[in-house]
Amino acid sequence: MKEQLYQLLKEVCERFEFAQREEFTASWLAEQCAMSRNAASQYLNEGVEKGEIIKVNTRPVYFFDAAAVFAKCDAQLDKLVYASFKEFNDAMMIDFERLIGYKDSLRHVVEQCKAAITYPPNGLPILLNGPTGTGKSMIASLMADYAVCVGLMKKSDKFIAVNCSEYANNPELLTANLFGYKKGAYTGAEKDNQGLIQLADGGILFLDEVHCLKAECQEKLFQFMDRGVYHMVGDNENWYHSSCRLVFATTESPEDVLLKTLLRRIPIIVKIPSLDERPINEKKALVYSIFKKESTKINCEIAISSLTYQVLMNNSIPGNVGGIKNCIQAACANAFLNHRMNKNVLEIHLYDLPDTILNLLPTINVRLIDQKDDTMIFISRLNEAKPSDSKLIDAFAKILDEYQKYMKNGCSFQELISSSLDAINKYNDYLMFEKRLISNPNYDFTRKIVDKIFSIIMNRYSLKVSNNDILLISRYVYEYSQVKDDIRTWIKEHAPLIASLRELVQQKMPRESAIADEISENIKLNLDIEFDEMTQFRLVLMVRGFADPMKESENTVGVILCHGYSTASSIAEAVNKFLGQYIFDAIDMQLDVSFDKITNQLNDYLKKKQAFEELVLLVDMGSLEEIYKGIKHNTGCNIGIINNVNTKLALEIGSGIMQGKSIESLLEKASQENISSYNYINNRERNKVILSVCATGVGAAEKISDLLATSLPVPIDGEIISYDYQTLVENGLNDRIFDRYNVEFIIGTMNPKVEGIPFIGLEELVMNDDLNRLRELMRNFLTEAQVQIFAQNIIKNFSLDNIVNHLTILNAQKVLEDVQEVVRQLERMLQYSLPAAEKVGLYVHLACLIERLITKNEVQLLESPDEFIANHKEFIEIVKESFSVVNERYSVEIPVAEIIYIYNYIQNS
Ligand SMILES: Nc1ncnc2c1ncn2[C@@H]1O[C@H](COP(=O)(O)OP(=O)(O)OP(=O)(O)O)[C@@H](O)[C@H]1O
Repeated sequence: MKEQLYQLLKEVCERFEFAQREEFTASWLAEQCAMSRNAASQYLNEGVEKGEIIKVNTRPVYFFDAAAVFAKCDAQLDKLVYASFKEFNDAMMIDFERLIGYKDSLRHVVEQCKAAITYPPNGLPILLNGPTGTGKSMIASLMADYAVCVGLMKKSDKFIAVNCSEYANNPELLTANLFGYKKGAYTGAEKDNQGLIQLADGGILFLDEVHCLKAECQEKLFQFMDRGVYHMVGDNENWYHSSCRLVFATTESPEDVLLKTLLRRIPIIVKIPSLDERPINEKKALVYSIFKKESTKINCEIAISSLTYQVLMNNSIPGNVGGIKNCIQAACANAFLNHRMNKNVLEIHLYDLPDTILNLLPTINVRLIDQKDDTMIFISRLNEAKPSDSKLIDAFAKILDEYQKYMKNGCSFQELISSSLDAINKYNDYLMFEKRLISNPNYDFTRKIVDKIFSIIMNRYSLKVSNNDILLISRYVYEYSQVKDDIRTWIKEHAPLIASLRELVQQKMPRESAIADEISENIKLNLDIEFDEMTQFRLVLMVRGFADPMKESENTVGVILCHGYSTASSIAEAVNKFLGQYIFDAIDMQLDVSFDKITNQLNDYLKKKQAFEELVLLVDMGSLEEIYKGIKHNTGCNIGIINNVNTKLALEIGSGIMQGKSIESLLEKASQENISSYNYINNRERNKVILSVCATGVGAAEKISDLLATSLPVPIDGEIISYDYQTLVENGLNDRIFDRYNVEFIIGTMNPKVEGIPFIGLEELVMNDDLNRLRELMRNFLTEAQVQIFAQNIIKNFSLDNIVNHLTILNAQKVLEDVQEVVRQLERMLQYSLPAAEKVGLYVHLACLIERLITKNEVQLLESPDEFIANHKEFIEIVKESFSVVNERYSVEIPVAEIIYIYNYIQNS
């Protein structure tokens, strides 16, 4: 009786969705099995206790067969009794939640998939790209579940997966299967046959291993992607329509294996990380989940030897998630077949692993193996919370130890600083080299904000911070946000000691402490992370590193040269102190010194310097011409000399140097305002460069540089340099970059308007609508044919997400959503659908536009807009209405000049 009841429950579970249906109640089941409701209820509850049946404790109570639930929704539930259906549904994880890592390493992947599937009216084509076994097929099928869940697809709409590699030798068959064929289309085609594109109408067609798709088939696919219609094989007259969404996948690098024409039509390309690139906790969760499923399948506990577990965790198992899953399933099957069961626990040992893995062992250097300690671990233990990261606490503890030593006069302040730096550097090494880099939008966002904060603050104090530093700090901030609670507890325990260390540091390094405070205030403001006092100390040490004399890191050497035993030194000291930075060295000369001796002294000094590009010499008197001639170190470096130096003049020049101004223009201005004359000798050969800029920071500018560099078809005779936008705006042509290089043109998201230097906007480049202009700008680097390839490569390499993510200080995801909303509205109101590639161009343009409007940098009109306003009233209204979401959110209004731009863009598309 009991068995019959269980069997029936299993069958109904396999037949129906798990909803509130009477088939799942004790009364219905009892009636079918001709038993009393009480008995059925008792048996069902026994099943719950044995872990075989799930119970939803509502009125009436519902029961489900646990194995059927696991099989059907590929989920694993941590408990079997639920208070409500909502709780049960949440636990079943209906769509992307089933992906382990969906909140972490796959968070961005999931967001991209959701965006692609929801994009109206029929989603955007999307390409999933990642090594074998990383979950591409699973993600594609979850996209379908998600679409059903949010009401974009009906339950009856199909998800159809086609593996193109299976048709590698018969491309015609794939074409016929995809598009359908008419009777007689080829030998054997005995009747009309609908294609998979038709069958997937309203649903999703998933083309796996799409790189195996032959060119003929791709042609037909383009037609379909562009217009939503296609011809069946054997019928070139009638058009057929399908509104299926397209999802592609490939394990290969898309740029290398897919036709560019296909890539152009896929606006969203998603990179799926390999298992080795994901955080170790995710691997742990995956291993646990796979074992848990096996345990449910065989209905018994599983215990795994610690050695086997180490092998699984510490080695790179080929085939990523799929590979590790196969490996675990094979190990369970081996153990099961060999009846390795101990008190209803299936024991897995190293020798149960498949040979393919065991064969790898000697070559893959298994660490952590202690044969004697091969204890068995119950798999439920694998799910336990991880211990917090204590490495940072170790570093802080080391610093406090040193501080205690300092207090007891056991070491000097300098020694305290240097051992603190050692401890911090050790932690930095751990962060950068040992801890896996988790690339996810949270981290990317943190990095963007940190970049911005440091750009502003470092600019203000004229400190130099390298990209590596930014990367390190971003990692630190990100990791810190994960462990801050543990740190706080530790800090509390050591509060008095830490407070006195802070006092000491503030007293000894007031400037660095103030800058560090400013950094942490901004981090708090923008990232909502409050640093503790030890981290504050860490920042002070870091700022101290940035404050190294500029002359060492910069390419300009400043020297003050005066008669008198300390005239030069006094001026230099006063100016350096005043500017808060070491700008000038001083050479003091005896009053009656000969000219030769002066130049000898100067040359001796220059000999000791590292390579530099520019020398600024401030002298009290003497012939500029003769001093220049006396300098031996003059090959390849520009030399500026000005006389009649005094503190005011040195201060003017020093602060100009700090602001990155051109030395020649500085000297010219100073000579006009003082009774000085100057000489500037240009010895350096100036290389040609392209400058990339972005108002939101150098990080975004570097993304643009990367895009250009990777798109160049041949190496060019010149450099692409990422440069600070604000400095360019402030200095214009007087910026030092123009002394050092021949700047051919500037590319960026906003025009810094440097007189005489052409500018091209990023969106113009990506939209690629004016090849002539690009040709003109690149004329000194590329031939006409090469420019064409360059332009195509830019489109190919451009990733919307990547760039927009660096564009604005605003939340890029939000900006993208708003931009999509604007375009959606525009298309709806204009009753016009933009082609996919053009749409991407418009997205970038609008993202840049929002940034422009916020920073009040809108485009200027060359002609009066009156005629346009008179002739396009309706269009202007439509654009304004489409922009209402942007107007509200960012409190900006779209000006006519921008509307004209959008008009022309849509006209051209
Ligand atoms: N993040 C994940 N969470 C849970 N299971 C996963 C995850 N990623 C992959 N899997 C599981 O790993 C196995 C392999 O995944 P899948 O077949 O989707 O990979 P794939 O990238 O399509 O592989 P291939 O390129 O070889 O076709 C599947 O059983 C899938 O359910």
